[in-house]
Amino acid sequence: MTTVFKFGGASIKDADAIRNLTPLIEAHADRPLVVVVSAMGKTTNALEALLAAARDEGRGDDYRKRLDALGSSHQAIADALLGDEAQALKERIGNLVEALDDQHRRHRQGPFSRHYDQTVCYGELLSTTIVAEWLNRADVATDWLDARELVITDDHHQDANVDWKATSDAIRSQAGGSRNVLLTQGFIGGTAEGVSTTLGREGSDFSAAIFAHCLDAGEVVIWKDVTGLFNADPRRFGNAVQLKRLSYAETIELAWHGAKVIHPKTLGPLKQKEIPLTVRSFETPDAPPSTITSDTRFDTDLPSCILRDDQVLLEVKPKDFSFMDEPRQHDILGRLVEAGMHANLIDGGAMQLTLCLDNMAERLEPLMESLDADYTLQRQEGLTLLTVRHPSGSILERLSEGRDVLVERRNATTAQRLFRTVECPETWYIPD
Ligand SMILES: Nc1ncnc2c1ncn2[C@@H]1O[C@H](COP(=O)(O)OP(=O)(O)O)[C@@H](O)[C@H]1O
Ligand SMILES: N[C@@H](CC(=O)OP(=O)(O)O)C(=O)O
Repeated sequence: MTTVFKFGGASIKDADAIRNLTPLIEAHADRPLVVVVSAMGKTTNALEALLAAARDEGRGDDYRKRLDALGSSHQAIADALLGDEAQALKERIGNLVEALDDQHRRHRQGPFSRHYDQTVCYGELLSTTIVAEWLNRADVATDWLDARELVITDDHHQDANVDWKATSDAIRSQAGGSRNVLLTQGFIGGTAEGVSTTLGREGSDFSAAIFAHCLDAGEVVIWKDVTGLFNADPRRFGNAVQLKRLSYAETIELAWHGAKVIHPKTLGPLKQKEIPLTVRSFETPDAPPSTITSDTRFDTDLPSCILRDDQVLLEVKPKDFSFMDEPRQHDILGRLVEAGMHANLIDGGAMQLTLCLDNMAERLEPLMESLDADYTLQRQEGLTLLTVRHPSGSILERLSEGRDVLVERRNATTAQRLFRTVECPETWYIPD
């Protein structure tokens, strides 16, 4: 049975990191193995900044500097990995950077989302070119596959929808049979016409699930810089506890509310085929991981805490003092969907609808403009959304004590408070 590995940006951030993942792959190289890889480190952020510069005619120098920096940082990794034998790989990196430049020339006047996908996909194309070359030099026979020909999607750029039938056919025909490790890109796909698409930021986990689903894999392993899934981000909460066994359903709740460790879309395709998901550390691979299956017996009532920063609160009111009835809610949420935005919290009253949104300027501004024509809007920025799953006692109150709380929502299993970020501490502690 096939195993699917996923390595994110942190696990391939430099030459040492790439060297370190070789034994992890080697240990599984005797059986069918698909390895899904993201862009190196923060390359996708760098590509987004490059895109902004490319679309601004006045920033030609800045664009050129960023493009050169992208090429040289990847070539430096090739040098560090292959030394005197890096020339051919460096040429391929140079060709990819030239192709990226060409894509910018072709798309900079066109629609933003399409331009985004034609260019940001180069982060994964670059990283997988380097990692595949390194593995082959390290005697791990590896085939490089272009995910844009395998993960077939519609043309809903930046958040493309998978055509499961076409994807399954493509993956099964290209991935079956080879005894080599199959290495491909996360996050990216392509339309049936061959136009590049992306699956949404941090979507490489989802890519791993797509490959696993289509190949009826036996297991997906997501290699992270943490030993597994915790009941809060262990980098922010001093007393976070690892959850060793968890159900798909509970994991979806945590991911959907913003636990960054797993993309929420990952769980559905795995649940459908009952494929277990393991989250392991690439730094300490022998540490006990977290395993996610259908089994709900191990889901605990231990409170889990999730923080979402950089939130915007949007209060939408009818201009004519009328009710915020269902047709109006339908209209507002429809515009939200059109803008490609997701509400992290929705609350309402007789004459208002309150939305808590991620502060994504390129989507938020068009949404505001559209709503402003028909509604009265109030907007507040610089907010943090705290979500607590299984809130026991007064945990929500204690975590947000002394803060200026703007909205609160609660149901049987989940409680949320939105408050001003300025008052947030460096390290949080989950109260007993
Ligand atoms: N509940 C959680 N459990 C574990 N890690 C979490 C959790 N919430 C947030 N994180 C953060 O997720 C990070 C790993 O995810 P991410 O950086 O997206 O990995 P990658 O880019 O390698 O896919 C960890 O470094 C950790 O800070
Ligand atoms: N490189 C893409 C996709 C991704 O999932 O990355 P990572 O696995 O490093 O979170 C992004 O940064 O959004």
